Amino acid sequence: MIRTQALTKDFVVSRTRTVHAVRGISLDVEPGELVAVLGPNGAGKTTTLRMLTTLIPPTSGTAQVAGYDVATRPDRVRAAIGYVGQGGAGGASQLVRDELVTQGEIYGLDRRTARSRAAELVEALDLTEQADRKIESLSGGQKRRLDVAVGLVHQPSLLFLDEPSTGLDPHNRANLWEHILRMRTAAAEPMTIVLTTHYLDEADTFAERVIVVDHGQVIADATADALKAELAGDLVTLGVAAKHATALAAIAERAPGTRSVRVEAGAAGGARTVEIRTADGPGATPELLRAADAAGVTVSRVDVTRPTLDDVFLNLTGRSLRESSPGEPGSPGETPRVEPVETPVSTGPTSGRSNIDSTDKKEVLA
Ligand SMILES: Nc1ncnc2c1ncn2[C@@H]1O[C@H](COP(=O)(O)OP(=O)(O)OP(=O)(O)O)[C@@H](O)[C@H]1O
Repeated sequence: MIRTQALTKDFVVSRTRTVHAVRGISLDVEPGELVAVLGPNGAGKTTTLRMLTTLIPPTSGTAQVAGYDVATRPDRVRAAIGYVGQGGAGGASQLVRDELVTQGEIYGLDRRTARSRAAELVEALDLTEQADRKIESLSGGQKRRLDVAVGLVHQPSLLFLDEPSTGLDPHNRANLWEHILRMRTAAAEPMTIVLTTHYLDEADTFAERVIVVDHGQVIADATADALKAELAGDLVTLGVAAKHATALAAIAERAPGTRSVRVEAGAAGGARTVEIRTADGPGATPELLRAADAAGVTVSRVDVTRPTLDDVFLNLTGRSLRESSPGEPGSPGETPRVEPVETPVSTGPTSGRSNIDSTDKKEVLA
């Protein structure tokens, strides 16, 4: 469904400054996959999505989306995909239902079909009560559901979602996901979904595959479970008296599956904790305790935690993704954000609400 080869994007900001936003991304996404692209602020996620949705041209490399080259057949790509950008439906005085009908017509549906599709989407995305209200009166969660409805108006086989749930409270996030997942399987062939998110739990729970991007490059690409098992491992924390910490650390070093061992000061004076990264925490712990017992080492506390995707990122980069969550600028992964210097390529059917304003609509409809 998506195949990119060494895709790059440079933004020339001034005569002396070029931002290398994407530095050679090659990836394949198969039909029906639900893929999350994770990375800190400024990693190049949105820029990649904007290239794949034909909103900006790549600097070099190639990308095939839904069977068409983004550079040579952007019209075909746009007809096949849905795109829900970050901007959202802010301030529009259009009624919800009218907006869906207009978007349907932009995609070439006749008025009657556009109306019936709008009615379907209003119901499917739980917007019945809001259908005849102005968009500007909707709550954040309702607006995001409308954004998704707009992205789906022409029944695309591939949907791009750029940070769909950013800014929503946990209840609204869960609700939006419920709708996305329902819409995904509503079609005869499961829709392919590629999304960017800052929410690690979201990527972990819903995505079948996680692509980790940093500094414009893919640094890991696998299922969340595989990433966690291969790149982080479980954390076994054992409490022990200070005099036994070295002996326990040595036992842990020798245990099968151990990847690293660290001795830290414990909560109580004189106590230590031995932190063991291991492939299989629950499996390794009984043997560790037996070996400790046999060596006369008393373990006072045992804790086993499964890794998170943040542990994966930390392992890969030495930085935490959590430090660069939305609303926390100045994170280690952030590169200076500058005003856009490039106008998106010409308009045409694309369902990104944030990328198609009323002027664009008129041009498309004309
Ligand atoms: N139009 C532009 N002109 C100049 N630089 C840009 C432009 N768009 C993006 N950049 C820069 O390219 C880099 C990648 O930005 P991008 O928006 O793709 O990151 P991101 O991973 O989506 O970040 P976030 O999670 O904050 O949305 C950043 O340094 C950004 O400032």
